[in-house]
Amino acid sequence: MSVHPFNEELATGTLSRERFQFYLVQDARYLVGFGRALAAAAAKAPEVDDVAFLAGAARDAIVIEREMHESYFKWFRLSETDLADIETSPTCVAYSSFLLATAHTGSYGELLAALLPCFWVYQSVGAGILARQSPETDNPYRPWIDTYAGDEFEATVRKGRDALDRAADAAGEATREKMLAAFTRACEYEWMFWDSAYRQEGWPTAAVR
Ligand SMILES: Cc1ncc(CO)c(N)n1
Repeated sequence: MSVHPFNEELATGTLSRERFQFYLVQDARYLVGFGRALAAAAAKAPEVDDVAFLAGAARDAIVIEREMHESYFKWFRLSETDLADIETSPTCVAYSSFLLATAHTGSYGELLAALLPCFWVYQSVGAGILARQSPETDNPYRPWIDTYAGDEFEATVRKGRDALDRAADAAGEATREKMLAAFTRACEYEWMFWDSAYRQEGWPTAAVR
């Protein structure tokens, strides 16, 4: 993940504004589905502490989305019309739909397994990038890096991993296999999400509509 050109260039601050902008718009849309899937996980959680943790994470995902929009407007000086012109990418639709489908049809364990990479991958990539920053570098993507490399986000990852381990302990072999498949698929979507932003992925059918 961290060797993808998107993240290599994010680390050095050389990532083009167009690519980052495309990523932010897609991510703001993704986070709505992510927040809904987290709220569904909260509803399914057998232990009340996990209900509180997952509902809090759902709220944070939506609040972050809003903050992201605000800073996005300020930073890139884009209007609502400019934003509306950017179509939600096939990968963004696929990843969000996968989370919502798992929320609808999957068990609690399977859903947690689909959601954990969203936290873990970002924390791991963010921390890796932060470690490579030199103090004198003026990286315009520093606010993004600091969000995911921070202690608060690390604590969220730890709680999520703990909840997943408990769900796996309580699950039978068949559920555990489904959990592994959901976890792996979400990791693939994480990679694809960066890759699609780097390519500024559109719909191949756009030209024939
Ligand atoms: C695609 C994606 N995955 C994970 C996160 C972290 O919440 C995010 N903001 N976007």
